[in-house]
Amino acid sequence: MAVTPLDILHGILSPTALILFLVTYVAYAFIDYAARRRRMPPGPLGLPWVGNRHQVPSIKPWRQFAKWNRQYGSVVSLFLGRTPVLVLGTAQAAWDLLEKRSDIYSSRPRFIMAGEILSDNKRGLMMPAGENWRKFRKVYHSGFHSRRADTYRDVQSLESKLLMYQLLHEPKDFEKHIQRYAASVIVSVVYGKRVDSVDEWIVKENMAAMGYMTSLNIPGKYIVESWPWLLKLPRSLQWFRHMPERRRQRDIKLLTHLLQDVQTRIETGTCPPCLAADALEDQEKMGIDELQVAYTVSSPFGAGIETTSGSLLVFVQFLLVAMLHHPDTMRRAQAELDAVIGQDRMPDWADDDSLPYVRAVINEVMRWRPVAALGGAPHASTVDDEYNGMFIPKGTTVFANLDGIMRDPETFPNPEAFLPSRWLSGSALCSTNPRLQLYTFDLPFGFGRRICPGQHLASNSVFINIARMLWAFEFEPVSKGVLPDPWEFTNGSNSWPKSFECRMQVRSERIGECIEREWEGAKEGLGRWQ
Ligand code: HEM
Repeated sequence: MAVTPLDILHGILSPTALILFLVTYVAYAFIDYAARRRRMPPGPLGLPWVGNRHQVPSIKPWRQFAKWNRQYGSVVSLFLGRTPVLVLGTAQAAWDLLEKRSDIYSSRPRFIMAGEILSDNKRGLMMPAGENWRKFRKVYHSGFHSRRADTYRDVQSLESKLLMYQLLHEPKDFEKHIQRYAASVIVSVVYGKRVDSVDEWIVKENMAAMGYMTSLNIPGKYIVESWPWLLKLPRSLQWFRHMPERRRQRDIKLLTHLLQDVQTRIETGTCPPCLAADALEDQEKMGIDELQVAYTVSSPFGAGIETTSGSLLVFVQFLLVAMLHHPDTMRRAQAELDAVIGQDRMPDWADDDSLPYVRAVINEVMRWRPVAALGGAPHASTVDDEYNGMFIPKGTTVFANLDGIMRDPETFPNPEAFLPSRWLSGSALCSTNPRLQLYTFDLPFGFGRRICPGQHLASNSVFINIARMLWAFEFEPVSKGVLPDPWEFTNGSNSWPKSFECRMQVRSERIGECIEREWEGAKEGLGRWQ
């Protein structure tokens, strides 16, 4: 009897054939997954297609990452969908890959929704390595390299005097005042204009734009991140585009308006030196158009406000918790400040080298709870590589898990304890590594060519305010024995203490008078940034 096409179709669709096909497909997927995993660094076993996605918590994933580093070693691999991922759990592994091999580990993974669709690849933090990103870094290097950052010390000190005055009179609102400080410094150094409150529209609008951007970056939220082929559909069928593209128009309006305002003030001679003014001046030489300048200079809204205020809030929490376990921390820092500064002037920039214990407290705050817990943003590799006999494929997403790196007991013995003395030479806990000394510690700012370009500006803010707060105030819990939970931190990719209470009391009448005096003297200077 002749076999008709219908018979063949029947055969193909028969339950036995379908089961056979499914079994073969699943077996192939497992074999393919095992083959991809085999030569890569060790890590938790996942599943074909999804990889380890189901094992990575969407909230504070750095804690699970650190557990895997303890279990499998300093370099752990996993898969998010089909994307290979590395988690680096020690400073040495991060230096080896992200710094010594920075020519191949300095890109970023694809951010389809936030980077490509919303921002048209114009936001530097998410830009892949390449010509545009190099131009972005150039703007930041000339705007915030070490000596240039020091030219902003004046406005940072004036804003800090206002912060001390506010803490003296409204200590309960310390979180709000610290956030205001961080926002005003950023708006000043970027657009040459300060703000009195985080409620001013320039801060609110920019933070709203950042908030929307972060809401697009939630793993698993948008199917196109896993299935980029959806971008090949006709535009009108790409339903996920419509909202972010509308939002992009709003961002462009905001950012170009801010840049044009700077241009107008430059023309009338009323704009103090700032990043936007520098970038406008160099625009032609660098070959970047006005819209790219507008996007480039706006990065500190996402990268510099929460990180700076978050680090200062970690400091306050740190002191409260230290009171219970290491009550000598605050006293020792204050004894050093009293000996070097006295009570009739505030600590200033020139005092940094004379305050080693205060510097040690700062380093320990930044180590104990790094605000950029997952290393800020992941790096991505651009070619196949091998490390200690392990294969790392091109296109691997690399997390330098700062939260785990700072708690690596080989690098930081007794890592859970906050021991500023570990930073003092002569202490048994002090590392011999030249990168981990009192004045060289830069791990909180990331690695290699992607290292935070605002690190000098940020370090200056952190130093001046922590030194002055320690000099001026006693920090106590609001009721005896009631301490903030040192693990209660916000969930975003930058993580800082959830709202908590603290009693700040001025240490003496003389110090109180000095704060009032300094603030009176600062008003005129701040007026120039209004
Ligand atoms: C205490 C405060 C700060 C901390 C802890 C911090 C930390 C970081 C970290 C960990 C990264 C990622 C580095 C990497 O990929 O390896 C980063 C990137 C970045 N930071 Fe900061 N940062 C702070 C303040 C600032 C400030 C004040 C600015 C701007 C004035 C700034 C601008 C940037 C920019 C633009 C990037 C992206 C660089 C790139 O992708 O090439 N940051 N920061």
